Amino acid sequence: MNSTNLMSVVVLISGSGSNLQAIIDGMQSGQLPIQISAVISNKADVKGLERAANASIPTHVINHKEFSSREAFDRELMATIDQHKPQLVVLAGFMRILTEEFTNHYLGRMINIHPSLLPKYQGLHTHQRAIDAGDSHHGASVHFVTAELDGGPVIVQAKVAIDDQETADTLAAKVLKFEHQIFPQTVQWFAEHRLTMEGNQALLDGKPLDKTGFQWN
Ligand SMILES: Nc1nc2c(c(=O)[nH]1)N[C@@H](CN(C=O)c1ccc(C(=O)N[C@@H](CCC(=O)O)C(=O)O)cc1)CN2
Ligand SMILES: NCC(=O)N[C@@H]1O[C@H](COP(=O)([O-])[O-])[C@@H](O)[C@H]1O
Repeated sequence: MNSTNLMSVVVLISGSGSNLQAIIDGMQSGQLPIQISAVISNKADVKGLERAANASIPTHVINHKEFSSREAFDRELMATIDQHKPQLVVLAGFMRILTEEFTNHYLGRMINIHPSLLPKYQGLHTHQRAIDAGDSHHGASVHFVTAELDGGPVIVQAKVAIDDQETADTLAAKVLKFEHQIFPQTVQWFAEHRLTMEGNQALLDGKPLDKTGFQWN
């Protein structure tokens, strides 16, 4: 915590940064007792970097293509993150699979937002996969990050109906609106010391959340 008792947060992005913006808005409104110490992107010239700059948040670009291995990229990323001494690392549309060394280093203090009702549809292209499967519902999950891709303990989920004429784009837009609610809420719970991870279990106020987490209606 810094002198004004705000939780230091570092946010990792790869693109638009609308989830980053939702967290920035919560910080600026006073709803979230946090200070975003840095935003780090693996891609240059993305809108998320503009959003950070507009909020006077320091930014870094660490291009994964400039490293000889995933491990080398992750080590540079860790060194940059740790300069800011965050209590929480937030993956907000960060599109790189992280090594076990990296995820272990931040275990219990790194969260990700994933556009599916985990454990369904880990990985990419989740909206189209849900439509192709004929699912009646889809949604988003916030989870602690572990070495298992999108397999960490789920904290909170939001569910949306899949309509008859749904496309991946329309479904993504519906889900994104709920992402912008459940992600800041998760950050707030963590900043208020209400959210913890024990073993492979997320706890809210000391009570274990079930495998689908807190259901956001
Ligand atoms: N070890 C972990 N790493 C990451 C996790 C995690 O839970 N454990 N969450 C992801 C976020 N994510 C989905 O929510 C995700 C991100 C990226 C990929 C992926 O396949 N990336 C490819 C490149 C894809 C691209 O550049 O478009 C890759 O890294 O080779 C899958 C899921 C963040 N990391
Ligand atoms: N596998 C990770 C993944 O697909 N994450 C998804 O990327 C989008 C980022 O949007 P944003 O940059 O506007 O926050 C969000 O929908 C998030 O769930």
